[in-house]
Amino acid sequence: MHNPKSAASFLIARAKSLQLRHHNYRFLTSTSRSLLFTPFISTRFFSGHYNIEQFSDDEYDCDFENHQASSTVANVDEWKWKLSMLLRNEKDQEIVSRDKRDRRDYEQIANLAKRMGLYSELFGKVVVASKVPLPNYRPDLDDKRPQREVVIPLSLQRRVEGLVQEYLDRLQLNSEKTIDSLDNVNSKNQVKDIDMDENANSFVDESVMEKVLQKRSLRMRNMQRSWQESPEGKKMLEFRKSLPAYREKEGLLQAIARNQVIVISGETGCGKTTQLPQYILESEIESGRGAFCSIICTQPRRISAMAVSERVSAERGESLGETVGFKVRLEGMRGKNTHLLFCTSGILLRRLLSDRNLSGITHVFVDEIHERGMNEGSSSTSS
Ligand SMILES: Nc1ncnc2c1ncn2[C@@H]1O[C@H](COP(=O)(O)OP(=O)(O)OP(=O)(O)O)[C@@H](O)[C@H]1O
Repeated sequence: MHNPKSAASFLIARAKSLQLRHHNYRFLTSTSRSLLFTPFISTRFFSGHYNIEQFSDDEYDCDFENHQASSTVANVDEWKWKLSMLLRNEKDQEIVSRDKRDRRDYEQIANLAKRMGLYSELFGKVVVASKVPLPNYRPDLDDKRPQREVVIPLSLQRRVEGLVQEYLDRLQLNSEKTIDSLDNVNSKNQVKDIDMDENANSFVDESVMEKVLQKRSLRMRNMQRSWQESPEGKKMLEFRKSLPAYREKEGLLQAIARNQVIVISGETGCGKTTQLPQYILESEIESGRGAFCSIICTQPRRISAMAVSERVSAERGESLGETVGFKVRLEGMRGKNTHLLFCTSGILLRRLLSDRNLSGITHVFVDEIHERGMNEGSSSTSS
């Protein structure tokens, strides 16, 4: 009844079962040995050393005896080499493999990694060996989970950065104040030196404020540069450079630096309103004084104050109310970090009534002065 073919196939199957039994036998016998190895493995594992020279081939060979029937010695050998390279390589932190046979051999790879002081994990179909402990789940290796790239607008990113930094600055300011007040409480001559303490306090406050402003200025510079270097920023800069005002930029900045009052005239649409105040703001930020400057630019109408501030914010890659804001009667958008404010001339006039010196303001632009409304006339004579 036996044909030679089926006999041959039977023989092969038999040989396989023999082989299996052989492995099982060796596996069973080596179980007790693996117990003996346990302390050795632990010390290697927890010692944190990645000294591959400490592992002789014998040790690996010995471990290979524990493999299941499906293991491929060549594959594990390859992993031995890969893990050694990982240990040698200072830059790489992990090896990621999606190879099917690696999954099949995972237990051996994990064993090998552990003995070499490495960590390993099987994430679905992916084998990872790493120098650092691995989490239970890795979203980046989850093939079932759709990978979506979330692009945060640069303006939003900057706003978040700005808010976080402002919060940190305030924390620092508060902690320094607390230390200062504690020092005062501990002082033995508290009553006697009360006036001196007050002076010291205001001095400390000023110097702390100075530090905060310096920090903020650096941050403003970094943000400005990152916008100017971004593709959108470069595109915007190209447009701005095409305006006639750009050719006069350096001359204008010099004239402003040398004179207290200057009159600028230019054709319609050359960039007087949107560019000139911005040149000053940019140059102050670039020279690290951004947080110390405060520019006001008046507009004859509410609508133009709002529209221009929005345009200038967009040219700077920001949301309205960040570095650039506006203020008109009953409405406004400006924040603590607003350093260029577009407002109606009426708003400036009202401010002049209560503060003739415009304290804190570094530059005033009175735009559309040729319209010479009542407000423009009054504010230009006052400032
Ligand atoms: N909201 C906007 N959107 C797109 N481009 C704008 C916007 N506002 C201004 N521009 C562009 O910027 C250029 C400069 O405008 P800006 O208002 O600064 O000129 P101006 O010299 O003040 O003009 P005017 O004398 O009429 O006030 C304009 O030519 C226009 O091309």
